[in-house]
Amino acid sequence: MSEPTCRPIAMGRTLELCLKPYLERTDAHASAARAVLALAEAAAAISGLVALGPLAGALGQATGGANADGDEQKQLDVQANDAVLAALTKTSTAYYASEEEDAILTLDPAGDLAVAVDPLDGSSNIDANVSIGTIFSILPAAPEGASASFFAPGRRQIAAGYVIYGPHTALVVSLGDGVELFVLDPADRSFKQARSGLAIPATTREYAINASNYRHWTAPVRLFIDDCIAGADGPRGRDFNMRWVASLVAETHRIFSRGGVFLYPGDRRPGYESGRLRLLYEAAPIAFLAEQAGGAASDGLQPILDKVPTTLHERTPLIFGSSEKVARLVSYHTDPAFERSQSPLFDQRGLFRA
Ligand SMILES: O=P(O)(O)OC[C@H]1O[C@](O)(COP(=O)(O)O)[C@@H](O)[C@@H]1O
Ligand SMILES: [Mg+2]
Ligand SMILES: [Mg+2]
Repeated sequence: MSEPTCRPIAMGRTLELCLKPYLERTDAHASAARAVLALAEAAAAISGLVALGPLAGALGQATGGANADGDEQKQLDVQANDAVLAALTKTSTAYYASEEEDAILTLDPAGDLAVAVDPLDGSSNIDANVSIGTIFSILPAAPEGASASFFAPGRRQIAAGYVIYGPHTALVVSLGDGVELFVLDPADRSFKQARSGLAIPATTREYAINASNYRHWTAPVRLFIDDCIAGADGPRGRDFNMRWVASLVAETHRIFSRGGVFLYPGDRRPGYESGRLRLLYEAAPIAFLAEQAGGAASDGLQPILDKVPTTLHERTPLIFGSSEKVARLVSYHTDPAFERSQSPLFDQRGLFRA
């Protein structure tokens, strides 16, 4: 597998220094850069809690409440949301949308940004000491108000990123000119640049999906995974590897490190017709980063960044990563010839073979 290509960088420059060209602008990019700094500050605080684990309290314990999507809220979900909200209050964020808030909050009515956040991604992994994260999407505040700001195509994002709380804490961010990687230096709790111009290799032999849902999948997804599992003995004629962490940030970080394709498709379980991931604060920011890194993101039929949410916590099927694999999966979903592959002459399909 080829190494991601990176532009040479001056190692260790602080996040603030790297954002300077944006901070000096006079448009919404300057506000977005300030919001990224604020989010990084919140992330450093969350990282401190995560590092303490059980010493910081029962972080993975249910609060007894549920978020608007019906997920049980964990202590850390709530604490992370509080930290992010407090940090954004000091920026020119007009509107705040969060997985952990039922409705949009208005912070600074004169602000020029709308920020959507998954404060704690991968909540089921909190107690397991497995990587978890924070995902954010920064949009311009629309003159029409809060709903119009968020119910817009993901392509309108000014910036997007995520923080992964893993063996080290890393921030991966884009303000629309490539993807940068920063690592939290525990010595001074500041994020320092580690890589620039992250690129997702165009092809891969690694896929990520929760295979326990196999029986619920639709035919195109089954076909793709069947072919991967058949490996060298199947129509693809080569072996594939599988990973599933159950933290979107961790899968994303791996894909940025060495390529891969991630799938959380819609399936036949009640409530999972559009999968599990939320368009506004999970799929859209990850899609923005993926495209910025030369990868792709689709719901199987259309690019994620072309989709317009109509509700705050709307779900979407998500396929993203190496562009060739995403294109292949889209063709499985959209090519009429696929229908033929459902016939008893199934093994004669040649169209989808590598
Ligand atoms: O448990 P499942 O169905 O495999 O779902 C795992 C997915 O759910 C998520 O945990 C959803 O995010 P939250 O933890 O923010 O609700 C993703 O990070 C992950 O990809
Ligand atoms: Mg999440
Ligand atoms: Mg979450």
